Amino acid sequence: MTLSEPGPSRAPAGGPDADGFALFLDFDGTLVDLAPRPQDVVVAAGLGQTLERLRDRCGGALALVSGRPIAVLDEFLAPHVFDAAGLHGVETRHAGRLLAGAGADDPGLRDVAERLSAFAKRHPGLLLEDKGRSVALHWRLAPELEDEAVAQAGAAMERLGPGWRIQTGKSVLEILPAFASKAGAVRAFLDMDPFRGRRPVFVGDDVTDEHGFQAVLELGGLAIRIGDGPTIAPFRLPSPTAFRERLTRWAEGAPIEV
Ligand SMILES: O=P(O)(O)OC[C@H]1O[C@H](O[C@H]2O[C@H](CO)[C@@H](O)[C@H](O)[C@H]2O)[C@H](O)[C@@H](O)[C@@H]1O
Repeated sequence: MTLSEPGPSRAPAGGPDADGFALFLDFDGTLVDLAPRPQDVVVAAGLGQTLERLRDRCGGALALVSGRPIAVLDEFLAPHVFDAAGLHGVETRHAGRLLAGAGADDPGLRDVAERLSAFAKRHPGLLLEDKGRSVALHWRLAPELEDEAVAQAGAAMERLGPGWRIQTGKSVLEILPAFASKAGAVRAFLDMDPFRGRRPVFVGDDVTDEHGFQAVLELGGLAIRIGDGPTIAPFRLPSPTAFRERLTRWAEGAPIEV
């Protein structure tokens, strides 16, 4: 594996059969390449099958941990279904059961969503992604509007109060419940079988994934950053393509190592 500096060429592994590992995988920028708009993402042929095989190798301990709603992950990966945390940890689905995240259409967030949607419509290139319990304002197609978008979101936050926070990301900011984080999602899975007692591995590409890295590193796990950018992850792969190749090898029986 291509490594970031510093780091050994091979981290301690739990054995060639992947016993002992629990895998936590980000979606955008990690499993799939980034695209101009959220709806433009393309799932590589065979990715769902590869993830299923890898999940089997890990005794079922594989979860997606994403900023997307779980329902959207399901659409992209259909017919394959995985344990998942959505909306940066607002939602969790384990063994087919939604543990958190149902309902709760907050009137304050609805008001903010309407205002930011109207703002985005006045500025071609901005895009408001309304995810129900969070909203994301994207400027990938109009990078010159970043400052204005940030200012608008800041003003919106004043209407919402302390139960909410802003999560920044790649050409995007999101307003979501303050309690949610990928670290919390990882810890919640590790409290449940078959994740419990396993060594966690978190793979991600963005600022929100740093919370997941922190959680697994505190537990003696592995953190792998996809792409460039500052990170606390000791290991790095250059692209989602490189990671998908690695996933295929892991699924075929190669040791889970970095
Ligand atoms: O935690 P993730 O699974 O990585 O999700 C984070 C956000 O990803 C999506 O936005 C990003 O990907 C888009 C498609 O490639 C891209 O156009 C955008 O610029 C990126 O920020 C998604 O739209 C968000 O809802 C996720 O929170």
